[in-house]
Amino acid sequence: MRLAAAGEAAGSGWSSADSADLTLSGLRMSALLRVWHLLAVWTLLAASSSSQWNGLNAVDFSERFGNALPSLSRPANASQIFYSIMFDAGSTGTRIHVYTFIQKEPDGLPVLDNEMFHSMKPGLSAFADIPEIAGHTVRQLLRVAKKTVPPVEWKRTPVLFRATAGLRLLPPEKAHALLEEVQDVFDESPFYVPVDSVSIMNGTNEGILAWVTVNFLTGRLHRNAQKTVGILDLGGGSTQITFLPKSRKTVESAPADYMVRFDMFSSTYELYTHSYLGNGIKAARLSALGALGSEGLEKKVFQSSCLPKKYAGEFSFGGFSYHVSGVSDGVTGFRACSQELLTVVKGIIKQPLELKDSSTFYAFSYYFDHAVEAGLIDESRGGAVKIRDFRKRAKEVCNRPSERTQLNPFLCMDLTYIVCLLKDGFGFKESTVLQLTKKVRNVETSWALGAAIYHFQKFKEHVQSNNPKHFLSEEEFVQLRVELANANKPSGDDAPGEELPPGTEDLPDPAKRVTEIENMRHKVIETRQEVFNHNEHEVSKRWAFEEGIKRPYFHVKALEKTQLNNWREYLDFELENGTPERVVVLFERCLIACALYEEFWIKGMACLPHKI
Ligand SMILES: O=c1ccn([C@@H]2O[C@H](COP(=O)(O)OP(=O)(O)O)[C@@H](O)[C@H]2O)c(=O)[nH]1
Repeated sequence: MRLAAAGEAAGSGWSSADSADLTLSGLRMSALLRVWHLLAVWTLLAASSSSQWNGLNAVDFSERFGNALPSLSRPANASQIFYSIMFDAGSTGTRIHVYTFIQKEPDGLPVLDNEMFHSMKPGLSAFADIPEIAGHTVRQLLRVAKKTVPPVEWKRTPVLFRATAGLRLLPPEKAHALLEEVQDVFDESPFYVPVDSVSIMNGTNEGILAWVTVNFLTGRLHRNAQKTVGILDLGGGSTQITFLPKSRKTVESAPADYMVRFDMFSSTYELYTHSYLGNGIKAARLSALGALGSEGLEKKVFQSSCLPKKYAGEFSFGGFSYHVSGVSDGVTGFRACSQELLTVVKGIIKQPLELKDSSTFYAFSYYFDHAVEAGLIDESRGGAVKIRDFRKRAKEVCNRPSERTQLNPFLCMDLTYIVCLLKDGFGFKESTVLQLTKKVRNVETSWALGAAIYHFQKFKEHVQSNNPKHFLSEEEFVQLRVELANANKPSGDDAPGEELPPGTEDLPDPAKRVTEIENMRHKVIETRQEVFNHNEHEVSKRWAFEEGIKRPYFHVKALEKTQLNNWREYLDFELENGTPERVVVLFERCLIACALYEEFWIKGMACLPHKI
């Protein structure tokens, strides 16, 4: 379905399109395993296609993850390990994710074996005037990939780079210089570098794909699922809000470019989504300090009533350093600080009509980090926090400076900004509960997974709109031709040998050529769909067990009886139905959560004597 989508609130000059297709149809799987599966399928698909990915016409999912299609040179039935590398270049840091998957059988359930994650600070925009350093950062991070991916796999492992607000905020020529530097580093790397592998991601896509990630991971995108949840993402440079409005009034009153319609898992969603560039938490600090766009920074000191009266220090963002201080003879505290921060949200952040009702929102990135810092949630577990909890804590921190304030003099300002953004900006009620989370089922909540899911659907469209020669390797093309020719062979007429296709050149008869292309497309999609359906089926059998796991990490506190029962039943199910690999993985997971329960160790030793 064609989407009408928005660009950034301010100047996403790098977005190459402003409408998109995002269609994932007819697929039901559970969240975690779906993730594993989809990421693996992504890599599986990648491993079986060549690098051409033309014909994308859409929202600017022209991030074109579909370009990540290296060619395959392995026997189809061999046990395979695949890798894929994703760079997330944010305004406050650059991160690399290296995913490792195991695909035992071509139609079996692939398993995410490992995610290697590494990050470096500051973000690349800090090197706007020295792009070589940006190249150096990426080169350093690529070392992680080189250590993780065995050399023999390098040339078929795709490497992708997507930048967010940090580069969106730069003048285009500076951002372009950074991208070129990254491209050079990629080109000289031993990995597979698809076309368009380096680009700036459109803010709207960032919001939508993060929404896809969270709803996917929490099992809300399949048919008959519970209602979806909204997402709130607070980066350094930009902030995103995405949710599915329940009321028609919300849709009708929203600015047209804030609404995006798309199909996924046989459902059509009409999402409210927007990315506010310049309203990330670091950019908001600059606005509140009146430092945005200032020149002659070395001679200026920016004051704020959000900072402790006697504080004087420096703050860096986007490659600039700012001298800042408290107002030694002025008013401080929450009320005064709020007045400063309200100017950053009032008249800029729009209020969707229905947020005053009870909608569930997952909040992550700096919402999460600052809630941890303020002592509102535990870092390993996250948790539910009301808007009024943020307000209460912000008041305490601003009005009664403590040790915490000494450690981070900006805590008052940051918490107050969060309160202003949520309450006065988006218009949430004081009683609204946010689910603060960094990972869902051990998978990072960010746009990256949504992008991988999206890729799967785009694969189908790509196959439909391109000649098979452009998405199959020469070897695969010839092999598929032989298969199809043999399947369609008329009995007896042709001389032996003549029915074999001659190779990769086109068939002389145009009618036959068209039929062959259609058959090939059908076959390619069918093969993947079979894998997908099979995995979906396997996953659906396990979904209830996965839902039942409430505490996947170790804790000295006793586990509830229902939790222990769930682990027992899940293990029994997997022992009876699963592959040896799945059994091992499940025991490993179980023994983390149930480390204090000897029955699981004994069971593990009985079932897997040489693994435990
Ligand atoms: O994989 C990731 C990527 C980002 N973040 C968090 O997101 C925030 C910053 O996002 P970013 O620098 O990407 O800001 P943006 O460029 O989106 O404004 C910080 O709290 C990070 O810890 C995270 O938790 N996991």
